Amino acid sequence: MSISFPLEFEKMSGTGNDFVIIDNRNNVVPVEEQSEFAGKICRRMFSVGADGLILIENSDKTDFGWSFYNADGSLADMCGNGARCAARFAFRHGIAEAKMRFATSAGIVEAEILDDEVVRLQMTQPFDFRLGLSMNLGGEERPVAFVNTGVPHAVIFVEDEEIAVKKLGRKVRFHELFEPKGANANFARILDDGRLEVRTYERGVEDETMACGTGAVAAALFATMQKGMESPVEVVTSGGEELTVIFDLLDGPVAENVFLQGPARCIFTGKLTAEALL
Ligand SMILES: N[C@@H](CCC[C@H](N)C(=O)O)C(=O)O
Repeated sequence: MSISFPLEFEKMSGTGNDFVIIDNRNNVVPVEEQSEFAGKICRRMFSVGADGLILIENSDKTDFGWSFYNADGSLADMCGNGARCAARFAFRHGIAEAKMRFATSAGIVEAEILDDEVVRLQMTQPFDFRLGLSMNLGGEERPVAFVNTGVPHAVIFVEDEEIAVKKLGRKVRFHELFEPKGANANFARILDDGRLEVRTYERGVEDETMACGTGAVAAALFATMQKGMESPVEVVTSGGEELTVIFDLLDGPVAENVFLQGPARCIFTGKLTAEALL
């Protein structure tokens, strides 16, 4: 690898979805090395460890651009929690003002730093709504809904508190219905206090993560369309933190003005050594 060390980075957490963030506007991690670098740096116990790598890039039309890599080194078009972390990083480092626009592979997103660590993100328009799907999960035929909220998401409503997210999630994530790209698998449960619990098995991490922003949005949309909930939907993540999803739902189905709001925290800053990539 041609990367020079030590290399400055930050570790951020968006409601428990954690990321390594690097300012790459000077091309410190060249594009041809990014995927392998992501896979190595995100490896828990052996390196920094994270659900994903975010590289902040230059952009002609917006405040900045980014490249987002999952922990396995695959590129993803969008990441709701990662985008909130990127916005806070950009604000703290003077790359953007409190209200900003940045370019992702899913389209341009807008973000606003509210107070302190809370970031509100305007998502790209959800598309490819698929209702009326079903699949056999654990011997039971269950209804499944699908939507792309920047990345593909399947949503399954459950009533049981204990659900084998890893086992069932894998089945959904690789199900033939979602070939060739697969889908993130979300298990959603309406709680007695009116909030929506969402647990997500993520593509590219290949495990349950502590939160998934685009998954929270997908589940909140279907909770409104199919389960009588209303915007704003308060989502409780696997890690126990809260995300708020705000949107206008129109017939079609079409969702407009979709916002994801919640904390994005800088956990630590550091310098990578070459040994972080072994
Ligand atoms: N955790 C993210 C989603 C990241 C991308 C996903 N793993 C995929 O490849 O589809 C979020 O907060 O939205």
